[in-house]
Amino acid sequence: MKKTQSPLIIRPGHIRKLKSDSGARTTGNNAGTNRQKSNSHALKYLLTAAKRAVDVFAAIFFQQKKADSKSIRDSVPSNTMHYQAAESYSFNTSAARGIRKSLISRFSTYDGSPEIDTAVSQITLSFEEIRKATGNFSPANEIGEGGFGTVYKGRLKNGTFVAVKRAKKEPYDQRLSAEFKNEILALSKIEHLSLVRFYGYLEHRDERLIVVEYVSNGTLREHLDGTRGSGLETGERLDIAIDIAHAITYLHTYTDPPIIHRDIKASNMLITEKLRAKVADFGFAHLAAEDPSATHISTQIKGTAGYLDPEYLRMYQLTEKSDVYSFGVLLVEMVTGRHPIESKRSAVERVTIQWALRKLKDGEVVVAMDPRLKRSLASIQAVERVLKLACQCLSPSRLSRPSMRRCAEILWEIRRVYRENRTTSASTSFHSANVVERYGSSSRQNAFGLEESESLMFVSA
Ligand SMILES: Nc1ncnc2c1ncn2[C@@H]1O[C@H](COP(=O)(O)OP(=O)(O)OP(=O)(O)O)[C@@H](O)[C@H]1O
Repeated sequence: MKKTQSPLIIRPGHIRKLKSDSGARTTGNNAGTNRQKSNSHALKYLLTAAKRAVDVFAAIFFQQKKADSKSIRDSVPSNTMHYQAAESYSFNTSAARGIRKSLISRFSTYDGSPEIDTAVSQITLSFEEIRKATGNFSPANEIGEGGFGTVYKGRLKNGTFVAVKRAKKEPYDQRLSAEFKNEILALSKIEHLSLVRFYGYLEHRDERLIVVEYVSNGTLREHLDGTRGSGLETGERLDIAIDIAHAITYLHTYTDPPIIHRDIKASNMLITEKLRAKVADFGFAHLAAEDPSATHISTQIKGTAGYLDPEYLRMYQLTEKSDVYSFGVLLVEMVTGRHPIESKRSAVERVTIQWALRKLKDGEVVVAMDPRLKRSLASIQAVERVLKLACQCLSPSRLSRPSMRRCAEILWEIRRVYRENRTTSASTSFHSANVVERYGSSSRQNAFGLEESESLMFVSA
């Protein structure tokens, strides 16, 4: 007969019930001692229960942290914030403590405090429920495949769409297990509108699942490749770059301890229906050293070819500036539309950052610009300024690279000027269009890839 699973319900109510049950058994003169004994038994029980929760049973936590006043998130509307209003507790543990310990500290938060009833947002899911939500991990619900495993779209009983990352079943694969725990630990600490929200995790026998917010509009890479959407305009790309810069600033500055993402790349940037970005995939996230005076962490090389900080590659020393370097690569990718490594191109164009920055130096930004981008004075100037910022981020020495916060500030400024210039261009375009009418079709392109009308605008501006 098939054994039914009995998921451990990790709820404050459960903990309280266990304690009062044991207390009820004590009577008479020995009540105090017995109560102490019972309490110690209850505590032992709790610790065992917590241990089991991590190691054996399927338990999904839906957690929602209180709004963080330090959050620097932009006022971008989110499409999946169903649990935002509910109150709950955060893990709030240090990197040095393991997941198990963080779970125990989560329990102890409730120990004896009467206000635990307010923790209403915590929902427990069993493996069975996740199985149902994904249609038994049906291939029809597969939305992607990554180094960690397969990603499924799922719909919970309450209607919420989630992305379920199911680890490859490779027994005794320490690397994957470490990656899984790493991701959980990192995810449990974060809350930002531009970071994919962590809903919970499950570890049961050889199954390891991570449940996160489902982001419905594909990856940034897909949009740049034109396999999704109808092409991102300059303004939309600037919004996305700012979202990403905010999210990474949050990881570097406002989490405790700071988190270095280590895998900033276009395919890890998920896009919402409103064409805003959410940073995903914390499998490689490395929690920065707790010692605030430490300047770097010595670590194994991880990340994706084409985005890797050369200083990190050379010295094995990881700092927040490694993310800044990858962000520089990403900025170049966003304005050129090209992949970091274009293996089919000629040698001079193969490494996109080198090619694009050479174009910037030679005053040929317009040639480096993604052919899908509309050419105008405003967009060319914006792309030029983004490439200049990328150049700083890509500085060989990490000391010369700006912080992510500074990158965000520079991008805000670029976007502000772009919006202003765009308005000015719009008001002068009528004049330019009239001029073009006298000289021929406005769809002809000149040597710089500019439409004639736009080059006239460019010259006149
Ligand atoms: N939260 C999500 N919402 C919607 N789709 C997602 C989500 N997370 C991942 N995906 C989809 O699944 C794909 C695989 O994601 P995953 O994070 O596992 O791997 P990856 O980042 O593409 O690759 P790697 O793990 O090798 O870095 C993504 O490219 C994306 O299309």
